[in-house]
Amino acid sequence: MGFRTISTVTTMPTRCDQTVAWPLLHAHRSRLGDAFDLRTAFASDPHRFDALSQQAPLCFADLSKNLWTAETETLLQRLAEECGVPQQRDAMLRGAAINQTEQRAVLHTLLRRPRGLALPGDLPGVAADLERVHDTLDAMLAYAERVRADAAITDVVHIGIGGSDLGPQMAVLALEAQRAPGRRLHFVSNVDGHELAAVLAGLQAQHTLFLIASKTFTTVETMTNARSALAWFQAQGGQDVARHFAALTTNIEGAAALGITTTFGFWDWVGGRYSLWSAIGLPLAIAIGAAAFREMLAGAFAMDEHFRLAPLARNLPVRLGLLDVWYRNFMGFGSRCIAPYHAGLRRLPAYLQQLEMESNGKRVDMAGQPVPYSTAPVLWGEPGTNGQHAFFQMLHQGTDIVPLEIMAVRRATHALPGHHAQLLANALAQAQALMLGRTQADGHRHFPGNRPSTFLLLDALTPGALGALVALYEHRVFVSGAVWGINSFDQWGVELGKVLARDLEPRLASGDVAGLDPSTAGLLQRMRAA
Ligand SMILES: O=P(O)(O)OC[C@H]1O[C@](O)(CO)[C@@H](O)[C@@H]1O
Repeated sequence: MGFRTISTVTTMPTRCDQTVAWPLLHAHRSRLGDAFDLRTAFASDPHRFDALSQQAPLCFADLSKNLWTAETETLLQRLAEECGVPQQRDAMLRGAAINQTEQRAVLHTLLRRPRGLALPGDLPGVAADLERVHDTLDAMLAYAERVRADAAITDVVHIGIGGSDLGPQMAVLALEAQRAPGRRLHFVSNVDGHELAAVLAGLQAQHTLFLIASKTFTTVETMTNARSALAWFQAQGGQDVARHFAALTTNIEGAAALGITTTFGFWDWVGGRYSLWSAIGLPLAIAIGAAAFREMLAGAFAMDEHFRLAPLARNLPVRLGLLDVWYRNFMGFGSRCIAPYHAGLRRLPAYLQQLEMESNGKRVDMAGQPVPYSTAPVLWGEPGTNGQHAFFQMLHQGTDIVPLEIMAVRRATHALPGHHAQLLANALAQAQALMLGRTQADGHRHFPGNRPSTFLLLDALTPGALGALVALYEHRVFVSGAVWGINSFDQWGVELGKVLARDLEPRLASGDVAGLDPSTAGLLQRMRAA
C-alpha cells in the first residue's frame, strides 16, 4: 500500500462558541421563542417552500418544514464561515491530515474521483494515490465479474463489522432490484456464534466464497468469525483457500498470517465508516456488477463536486449540517428520527447511526479540551410505514420534539399495483400531520402540530442516487463536526470496552473476580453458574 507525505492543517479554526454568530444565534432563538409556528410561517410567506428546498445532484430536499427561518439560515452560514467550514472542507478534499489524532488524511472522496482528475490544491501524492485507487478498483471489479460468471459459487459470505459491514449490507439491500438473481449473499458481523452457525448450516464449501472485510485485520469479532469460517471450510474438505477466501483490508500481512492470499487493499486514509467505496464494497460489486458499482461512485462524485463548489446558501450538505447544529445547540433537540419510505433502505438507519454517532459523538475539541456545547444527537429509526405503527405516536404526541427525516423514492421498481402510491401518500401525510396537527377538545385526540421534518426525495433508487445520498450524509456529518471543532474521523471511544473484554474473557473460564467491581463480579459469577 502506498503512503504519501501528509501535511497537517496549520491554523486552528475559531471554535463555534467563540464566534460572533454564536450569541447572535442564541439571541435569534430567544426572539423566535417557542412561538414560531410552521403553519403561520407558510401562511405569511408564499415563497417559503422554494427558499427552503432545493435540487442537489440526484436528490431533492425539502427543508421548509423545519423550525427555522431564512434569517436562521443566514446566521448559520455566518457561523460556518467563522468556523472555517469551507477551509476545513477544502483541506479534507486536498488530502491534508485533518484526522489529527491519528495523523491521517481523510480521502474517501478520492475513491470516487474519476481517474486522472486533479483538483485545485491537491497535495503532492494525491495524484499517485488516485492512480492506485483506480488500479485497485479495476482489479476488484474484474474479480467481481469473474465471481458473477462463476456458476460454481452459489453463496457469498461477507464477514466484517461496523464500517466493514454496515455500508455494503445497506447498499446490497437498497440495490436489490439491480441484483443478478441466483446467488445468495450473507452478512455475518456479530461475534455471537449463533449468527455464523446459522449461515454455515445452509452452505457447501465448494460453492461458497468468503469475503473477510476488516480495515485493520485485527478486529476481534471479524478475526474470530474468519477463523471459524476457515476451520469449517477445511472440515468440509475445502482445500483451495485462495479461491474460496478473499480479504478486503489495509493489512495484507495480517491476511497472509491467516492464510488468505487473495486480497484487495485500501489505505489508512479511508475511515472504516467511509469505506463502502473501497474494496469493502466488493460484495456490492458482486451483487450489482462493475458498471452499476461505477454508477454509484459517479453519483457520490457528483455530490462531492456539489459540496466543493456550491455556495453555502445552496449547498445541501452544508444546509443540512447547519440545520443539525441549529437543532442540537439552539433548539436543544437530542435526537433525530430516520424514516426511509423504501423497504430497500431498511438498513439505512443503522448505517447512519455509525456514520453520525461514531463520527461526531465526541466531547473534546481538536486540542483535547472538553467542549461546553452538545455534539452528535442520537439517531434512530425504522422504515416507513412500519415506524408509523410503532413509535410515531411519540413523534406526534410525545413531550419531546424529535425532528423526523423522511426519504422517499418517486418511482418503484416493482409492478404491484397501488402499493407505491400508498407508500408515498403515507410519507407525505406524516410530514403534513406533524406540521399541521389537529385541534380537538379531547386532549387525547389533540395533535399539537408544529413538529419538524425534512423530506429527501430521490427519483429512483438507482446506484447513482444511492451514491449521492450516502455522500450527502457523509458531508453533512462533516459540516456539523467542523462547526463543533471536533475530530469526526477518529473513534477512541470504542477502545475501552475492547480492552476490558480482553481482560474478562479468561476470567469467564477461570472464575477469577479479583479487582472487579461488585456488579461485574456478580454477573460474571452468574454467567459461570450451571
Ligand atoms: O474494519 P475493521 O478494522 O475491522 O473495523 C471495524 C469497525 O470497528 C471500529 O473501529 C470500531 O470498533 C469501526 O470504526 C470500524 O468500522
